[in-house]
Amino acid sequence: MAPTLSQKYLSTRGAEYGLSFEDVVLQGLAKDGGLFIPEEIPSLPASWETEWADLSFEELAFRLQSNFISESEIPSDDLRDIINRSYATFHHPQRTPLVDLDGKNNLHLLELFHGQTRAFKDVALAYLGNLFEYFLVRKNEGKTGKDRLHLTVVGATSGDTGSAAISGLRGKKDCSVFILFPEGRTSPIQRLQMITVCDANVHNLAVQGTFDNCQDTVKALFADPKMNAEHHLAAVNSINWARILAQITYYFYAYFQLKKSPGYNKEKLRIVVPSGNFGDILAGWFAKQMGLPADKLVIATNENDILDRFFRNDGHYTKKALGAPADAEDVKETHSPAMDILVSSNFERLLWFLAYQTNNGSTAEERRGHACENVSSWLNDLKSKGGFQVPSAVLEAAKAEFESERVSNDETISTIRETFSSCFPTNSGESSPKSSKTGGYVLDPHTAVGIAASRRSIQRNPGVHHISLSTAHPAKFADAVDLALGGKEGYSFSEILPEDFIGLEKRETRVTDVPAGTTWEGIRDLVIAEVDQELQGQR
Ligand SMILES: Cc1ncc(COP(=O)(O)O)c(C=O)c1O
Ligand SMILES: N[C@@H](CCOP(=O)(O)O)C(=O)O
Repeated sequence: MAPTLSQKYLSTRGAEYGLSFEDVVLQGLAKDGGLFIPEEIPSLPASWETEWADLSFEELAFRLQSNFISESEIPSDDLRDIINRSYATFHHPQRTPLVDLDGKNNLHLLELFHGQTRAFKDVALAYLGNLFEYFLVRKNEGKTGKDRLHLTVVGATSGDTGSAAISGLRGKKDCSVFILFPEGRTSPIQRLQMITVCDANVHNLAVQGTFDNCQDTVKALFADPKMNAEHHLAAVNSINWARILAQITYYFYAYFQLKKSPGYNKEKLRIVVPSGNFGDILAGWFAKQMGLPADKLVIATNENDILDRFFRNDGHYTKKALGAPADAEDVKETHSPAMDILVSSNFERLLWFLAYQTNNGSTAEERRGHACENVSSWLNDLKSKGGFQVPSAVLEAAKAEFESERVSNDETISTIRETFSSCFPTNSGESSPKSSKTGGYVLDPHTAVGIAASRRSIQRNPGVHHISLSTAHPAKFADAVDLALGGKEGYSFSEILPEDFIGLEKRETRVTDVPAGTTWEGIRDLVIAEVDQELQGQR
């Protein structure tokens, strides 16, 4: 009997349809260059607010994911086991605790940095590593040698995805992982977190260029049918649907924590998300579509502000700011380097749904077809002309759900400073980055972008609860934090340094320097050569 699928998945550009969860997790990117999306966004059982209120993070993840993964694809006990193992290594019993930052129940910080590599990426990548392993074990049962499926996982990172993916996949059987990072554009600790992992299946490639160059190379590799067929590429970036799915959990978990907090007043809720590739906030949008009662999602960008410009420029999505000189620098280096991204991959998924919701068409299938056509033509224009304009209905639909804020480099630093001097949360745990002398809270620069945006939003909406996502531990970004807090009464960097970061610089490292000017084909050949070498070492 054919398995019943609780969800079918399709490509945003229309060439692939009817795929299972396993298909889309293993394939990563659609063959037409589109991103996989579920055909339907499930709504939750009517009693979810009461029935789920006291669930553990893991059980909540299970309930949510069961709407997207059928029992016939992953039996419940197995899915629970995958989820439980993924979060067992977290450094906080609540996994993603909510901290009352301003003591007034107005500004809450959702600490997402208690995973293995101290960034929000661990929530999804610890899980994705275990999912890959689960599918591989099942597919390879009873097979030997060349009959076994071997995945070549390729990912691009501006610093955090890389180490979280490596942590999730190191030492896993039948799977090699290649991480492309822009040399000199990650923080020193982020770089060390990646290159000090010397497991045979981990390959770090230091690229001369930007994160976008790395992301383009990854997409080019996926677009190469021969490479795909022979080396079975898989994705760890948020182009992989499982990344988005896993992140939905903490939006609901945060809401339940907020409801239990002393000053909760049923006023509206806004969620503020420091954004780059748009994966994290897209998970929030899915949560909202499923029924999370959030009033608005606020996109917080740094000076790489393509998303903010989309809202300010009436639905123009352009790589360069309007009126910028042709030779204007593409991506700016900021104090929040993990968000130094020119083009936000996941925006494509949102645009698809907005086009689908606003398109005319007598049947869902017809509207789906139109949405795929729209998205394909917009993304073609982005490639060939550097941008595109969406119709006003799509823009209005986006504005109904989102607001955006752009935060400058200076404001990022001043926000870290002000927060340290004025925020002394009392409900934060042992592992929160605080001064033992003053109790002042230390923000990482990405989180600071979110807090600066939250403060503006609070001014416009006083009394509305704000949950601001804290996406990384400040110790990952020593330079920015020291710049903001160096010399401040009660501040000591060593005090906030997690134990696992101590002595990283003394460890053995392994990294391949990719010479400047290497094309994506050059990187492809390098990947093939390193996989061959790795597999020979196993024989
Ligand atoms: C610390 C940190 N904050 C925020 C972001 C932005 O998240 P997203 O790319 O999902 O928008 C990233 C990178 O993705 C990050 O590493
Ligand atoms: N900020 C990211 C960039 C990659 O984004 P992803 O969420 O699509 O993996 C990073 O730290 O690498």
